[in-house]
Amino acid sequence: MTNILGNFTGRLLLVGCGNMAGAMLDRWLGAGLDPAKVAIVDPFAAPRADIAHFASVADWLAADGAAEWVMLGMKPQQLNDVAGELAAVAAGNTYLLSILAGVSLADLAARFPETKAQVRILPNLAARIGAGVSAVASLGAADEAAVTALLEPLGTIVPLADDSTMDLVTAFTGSGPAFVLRLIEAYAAAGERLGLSAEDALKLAAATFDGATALLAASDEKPGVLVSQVASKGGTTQAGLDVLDTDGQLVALMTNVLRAARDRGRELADLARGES
Ligand SMILES: NC(=O)C1=CN([C@@H]2O[C@H](COP(=O)(O)OP(=O)(O)OC[C@H]3O[C@@H](n4cnc5c(N)ncnc54)[C@H](O)[C@@H]3O)[C@@H](O)[C@H]2O)C=CC1
Ligand SMILES: O=C(O)[C@@H]1CCC=N1
Repeated sequence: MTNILGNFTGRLLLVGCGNMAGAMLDRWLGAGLDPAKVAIVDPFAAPRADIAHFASVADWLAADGAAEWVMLGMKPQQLNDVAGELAAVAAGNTYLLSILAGVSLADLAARFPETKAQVRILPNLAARIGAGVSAVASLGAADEAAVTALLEPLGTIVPLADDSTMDLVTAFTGSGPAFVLRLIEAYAAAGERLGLSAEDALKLAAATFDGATALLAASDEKPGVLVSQVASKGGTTQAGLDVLDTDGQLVALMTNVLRAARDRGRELADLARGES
């Protein structure tokens, strides 16, 4: 990994450092971020070597905590628990980053009106290996170069003009790895049901998904063209596709999956506002 964050200026406070924020932090440290510039507030996560750790924002403040960058990395439902104490911290010289599903830029601006900018980032867990996708939208005078430096070690960056589509993007790319992994599980389970050993089925399923996505990435063709290159007329693939393509059931299923995940984002925003 490059040393892109070796010269990162400013101190970073992570409020909540579980699966997602923890994966981001690992990448940032790997990209040269100085651990002495980082503090974590998390009442439950295990402390990390070399990083100051506090159970609450109040404890961090009592230890003279100060930060130019504050990232919300807990669950949206926990925003009410931390927002009061944080509002005083997230003031004039501070950039607010949020990875909270559902919580809009307008909500962040209402909660933290004094920050220089509110930046809504929607990463995904593949950031753990630098193969993630981060959608990003902001309000106010965001330091775009610094935000880009933070997002680059995570994988692909997709800037959005505003956050009006962020709930759908959250479902699409944020929840997406779970949906794709479930598809792989189902593929393996079907192989097992038809006679493969569990071990062979998972290995073959993972390699098949891997190869298919790599093929698409390396090709200028649309997926359908590659499908037709696999499916011989009257052959095995076409027999399977005839089932898969019946009545557009696969697209209908995926639409329902994404709609449910997208709409849950709106509910989470209500919970974060203390409205449900
Ligand atoms: N897991 C994922 O793939 C993605 C998660 N997100 C967002 O990331 C956020 C965190 O999700 P995960 O990492 O999956 O959850 P998680 O449960 O792994 O991490 C949440 C962390 O917040 C801590 N926490 C609980 N109460 C707290 C408090 N009062 N103050 C500070 N920290 C507190 C917990 O101890 C935990 O370590 C959520 O807002 C989610 O919407 C966004 C994109 C992808
Ligand atoms: O499941 C969730 O709510 C979070 C947001 C996207 C992925 N994980």
